[in-house]
Amino acid sequence: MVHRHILLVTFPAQGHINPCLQFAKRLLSMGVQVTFTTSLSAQRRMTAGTPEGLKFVAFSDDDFKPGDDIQQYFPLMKTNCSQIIRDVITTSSDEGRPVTCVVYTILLPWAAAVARDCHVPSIHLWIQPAAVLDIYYYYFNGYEEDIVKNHNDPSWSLQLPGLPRLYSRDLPSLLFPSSLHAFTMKTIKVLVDAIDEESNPKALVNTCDALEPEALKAIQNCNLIGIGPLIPSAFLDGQDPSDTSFGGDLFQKSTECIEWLNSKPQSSVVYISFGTMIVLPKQKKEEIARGLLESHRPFLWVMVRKKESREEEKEEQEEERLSCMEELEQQGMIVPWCSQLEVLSHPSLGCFVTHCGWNSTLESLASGVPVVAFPYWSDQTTNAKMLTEVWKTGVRVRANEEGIVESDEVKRCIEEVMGGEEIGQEIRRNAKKWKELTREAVKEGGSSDMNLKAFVEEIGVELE
Ligand SMILES: O=c1ccn([C@@H]2O[C@H](COP(=O)(O)OP(=O)(O)O[C@H]3O[C@H](CO)[C@@H](O)[C@H](O)[C@H]3O)[C@@H](O)[C@H]2O)c(=O)[nH]1
Repeated sequence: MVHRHILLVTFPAQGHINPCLQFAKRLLSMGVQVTFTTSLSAQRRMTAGTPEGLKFVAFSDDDFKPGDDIQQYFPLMKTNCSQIIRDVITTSSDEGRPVTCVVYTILLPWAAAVARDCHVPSIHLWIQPAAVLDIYYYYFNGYEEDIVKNHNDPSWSLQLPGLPRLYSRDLPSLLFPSSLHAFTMKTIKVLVDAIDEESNPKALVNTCDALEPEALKAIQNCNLIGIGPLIPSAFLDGQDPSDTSFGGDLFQKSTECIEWLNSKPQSSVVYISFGTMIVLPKQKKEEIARGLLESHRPFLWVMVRKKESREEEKEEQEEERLSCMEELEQQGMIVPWCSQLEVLSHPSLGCFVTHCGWNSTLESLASGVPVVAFPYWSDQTTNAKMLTEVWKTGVRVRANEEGIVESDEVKRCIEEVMGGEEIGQEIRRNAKKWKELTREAVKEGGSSDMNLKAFVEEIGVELE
């Protein structure tokens, strides 16, 4: 009998957990046993029912308290998560259901060494576009000095293999020494070193051949395998209509927003979300709010809120209250969290003002929704470049000299995307095209479907 058991190791953030849960569900549907590892704090917060058949084993992060320096999280996670990987491998082997492959995601590159130590093969699941992995690869292979020297010059650009010409504003912000999160580049360096050192390096990527045909081949000798988009089936190929959510929401979602969308005309609503990590300063939110009011269009705005547990947090939130809140609530709806995929596939949706997190980017493409690209940090700047200049499903906001996107600019971009001019029509045509192409990739016989099946074939072992 051929036995397959994947241990999937994930950083505890929503944008990481979602694609990993979807990956796990696909594997389960193919008869693969899957054990899912993320942190205890994340596991406790998962509100919806988690996928059937999936075994969860959490590593403790109880010693990390809200407000602690995030840099302290990484060594703690490495120690506790490594131990869990070893424990799962040992226990599963004792039970006669051995782990046959460890799959690990971004920020956890040491998982490969732990697996190697336990004599189990491993593979990286890259949950951002192939283009971003390429950029990191070339940064550590000859381009670091050039990028660090020139990144403050907006007119400077570089041409990397397989990628469009990139200006400094298109590069992932983690490359710049001024980035608050530049320390995470250490984890990316480990990944890039592994690509350089291994004889036959490969990685699974949450993308598809149609979206990134060149970027998937841009690192010589490294096989990047597109297996995405990792999105619940009901919103993609439709083969499993009961698969309507990722199954691991860390926030309570509003359901009344769907009723509210039902009451709006077709393609009329602007949806705004900045994902789960960005906390926009009040001034930036005020500008967006005024841009929305001036556009006179109905909107649904996700503002992820902190828990109202402590008095000072309540006060903080009062201070954060926008000056035009009453007008906003008359024209649109503000919710703390929603089912984004349900919203994006709703007929009344007209455009998505997005921070261009990779999941939101893929979800916009798979839903055929045009975007106003409003990137903030990390890979989002590169994703915005791809959305607006390669796939051409939207326009990108321009900030003023202080880095603020003014209300007029917000309004201009929304009008360009939703209006009747030729540019808006072309954007909407392109969005439709990518909706078809991304769905094709995961259908039976599509490129991502075939790639995933080939990977599953490789990880089996014969059991008596
Ligand atoms: O109200 C909401 C808002 C978001 N989502 C979901 O939450 C996920 C958000 O993921 P993403 O769009 O990637 O944003 P972040 O949470 O900000 O993701 C982080 O992780 C991503 C993957 O590494 C990176 O691409 C981003 O830059 C990084 O900020 C998506 O699946 C959304 O559908 C909801 O379900 N409801």
